[in-house]
Amino acid sequence: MSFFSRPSSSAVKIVAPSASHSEPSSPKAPRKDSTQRQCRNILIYGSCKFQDKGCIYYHPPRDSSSPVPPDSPTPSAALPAQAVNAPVFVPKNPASPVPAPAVASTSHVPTFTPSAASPEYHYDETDTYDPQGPMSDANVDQEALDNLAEHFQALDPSVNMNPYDQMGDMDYDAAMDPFYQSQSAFTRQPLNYHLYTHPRPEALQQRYFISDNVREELQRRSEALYASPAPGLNLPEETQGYHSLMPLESTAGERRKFGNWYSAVYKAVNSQDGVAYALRRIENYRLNSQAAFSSIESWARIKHPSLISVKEAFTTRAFNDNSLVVVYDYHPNAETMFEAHIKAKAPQFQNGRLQAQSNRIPERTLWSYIIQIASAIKTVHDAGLAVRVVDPTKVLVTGKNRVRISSCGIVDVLMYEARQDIAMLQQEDLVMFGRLILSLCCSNLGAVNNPQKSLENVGRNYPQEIRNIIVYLMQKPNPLKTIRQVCDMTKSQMLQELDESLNAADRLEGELMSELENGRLVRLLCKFGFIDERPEFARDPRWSETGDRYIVKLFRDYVFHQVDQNGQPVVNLSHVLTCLNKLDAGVDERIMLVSRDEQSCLVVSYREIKSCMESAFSELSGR
Ligand SMILES: Nc1ncnc2c1ncn2[C@@H]1O[C@H](COP(=O)(O)OP(=O)(O)OP(=O)(O)O)[C@@H](O)[C@H]1O
Repeated sequence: MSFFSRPSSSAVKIVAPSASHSEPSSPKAPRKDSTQRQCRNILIYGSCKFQDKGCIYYHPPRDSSSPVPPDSPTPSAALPAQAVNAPVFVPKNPASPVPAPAVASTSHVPTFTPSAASPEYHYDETDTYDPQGPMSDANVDQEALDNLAEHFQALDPSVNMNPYDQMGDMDYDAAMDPFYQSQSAFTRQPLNYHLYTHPRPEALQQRYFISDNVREELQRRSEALYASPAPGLNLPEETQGYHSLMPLESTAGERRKFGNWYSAVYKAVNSQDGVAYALRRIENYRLNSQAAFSSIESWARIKHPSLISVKEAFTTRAFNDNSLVVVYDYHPNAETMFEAHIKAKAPQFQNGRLQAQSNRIPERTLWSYIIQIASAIKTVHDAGLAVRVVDPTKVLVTGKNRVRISSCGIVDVLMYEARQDIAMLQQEDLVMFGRLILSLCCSNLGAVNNPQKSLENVGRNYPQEIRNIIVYLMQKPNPLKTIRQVCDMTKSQMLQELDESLNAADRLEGELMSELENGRLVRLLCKFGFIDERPEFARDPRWSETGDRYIVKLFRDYVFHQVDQNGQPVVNLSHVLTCLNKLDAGVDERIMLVSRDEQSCLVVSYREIKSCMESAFSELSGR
């Protein structure tokens, strides 16, 4: 049977789900008299608004303290699997106090009602599975079947055979039996926010996921984040609560000094918060005064998007020497500006020829770098500190056009005893900043050794404003030379920078939109995986082809294992996402689930399936 086609017969056989491992069928249980059964509206809401309008269930006297009739089983909020067969009383016409004849004569047949009725659709634990229950063949007379079949044909929202149906697009009133259209109480509900994804045409289905280049970039970062160190590095297992140390640079070969010291950078995981950090270690450093760490506290308070945040500093002997370690935020896959823009790149094949790679930075990128670094320096100077290292090897490129100054605070500790004037140090920052821009413009660290020639070079490739900024920054220190002035000199570019960063944020939001569904849908899929067809419970009649699990299994087939009219598998992601969204939202829309042997079918709402899934999952996790 194709799920996409309507039932070929107007009469749909409704039988209990076949249970491959079920026990031999028990003798027929006596039918329950619906008039003796407790009205669930009383149980849930304390009253039934249809009590005087023809509701056929038991209503205790209004002043009765106990709403449960003496012969009623104890009610409970739990939803048993067989509850999907439980009848609901909803008057077909509120104007008429007498139930419609079909309902009156077949009180055990559930009425297929629009979702407005479903808030009052409820179950109690006492609903035991009854093979002769209200949905069984024996209890369903022909009139009821005809009635049911009419509903299948008329109620598209209730029996959704079409995966392209969307909640937002459904015209309930038009699709429903005209009988319901007169019900003024039936109001259209706003779209449930859980259903925000509308199915897309198949050709655009990849838009459910972020674009490949963003994914690739994030994937590489994640890989770097979780990379583990090669064995035999002879690094400490742990130091001051940081473990899994992994060097971020090669320590073999010739090493440059950080001032007078050798340094090394490691990625390490903090055992308290499980987050990876970058540890910069200064080798063979002897701390003379604890007060040297005072500036680290000031640095830890400064937060700026273009500064790598400082977390803490400590000394350790874990590396078999006296080491100073300053801990920074870790930015996976970061490159130094030197590596990204100055270091000569290997030639690449282009148009069949090996060609040298240009390191020239586009003007727009350069402006972006200047604005970001100027803004970071301004924040530091405003806090009464100096950066002290504005160098192509200490400014990191952490993403597309994103730069951050690293190694903040470390020189303050190392040079604590020198106690230099902060205004002087800030002037030095500006000179270092000028040199950095000059090196970037010329793609050459040595450019600062011949500023005159290098500036001519800058004038040829970049606008006069950039040249002016470099000249201003590199001139002799004077009290009027401030980072604020530099910011003023960049203001013609600030608006464009702002626009571009807003565009970038919008683009990323757009990417996020396409991933929005995935987190919760993965959780749902995990639950399916946990529940369906557990081999260890295969012989447990409560955990096999019956009850809640059976419904979950049939739903899984409905979502994933549909076939078209020719028996070919239907692989339709839109259908899957729509169904899972509706399941997650627990909407009242009903669908027909058909057993694999096509001998049984159940009409259940997403709300009921959700409830079955929740109870099966909580039972499983509570075992
Ligand atoms: N906070 C950080 N997050 C991620 N990676 C970092 C961080 N700090 C430094 N790195 C990386 O560690 C590596 C080494 O950094 P370092 O500052 O020592 O650069 P370097 O070019 O080796 O400079 P030097 O020659 O002065 O040692 C660089 O590749 C850099 O990208």
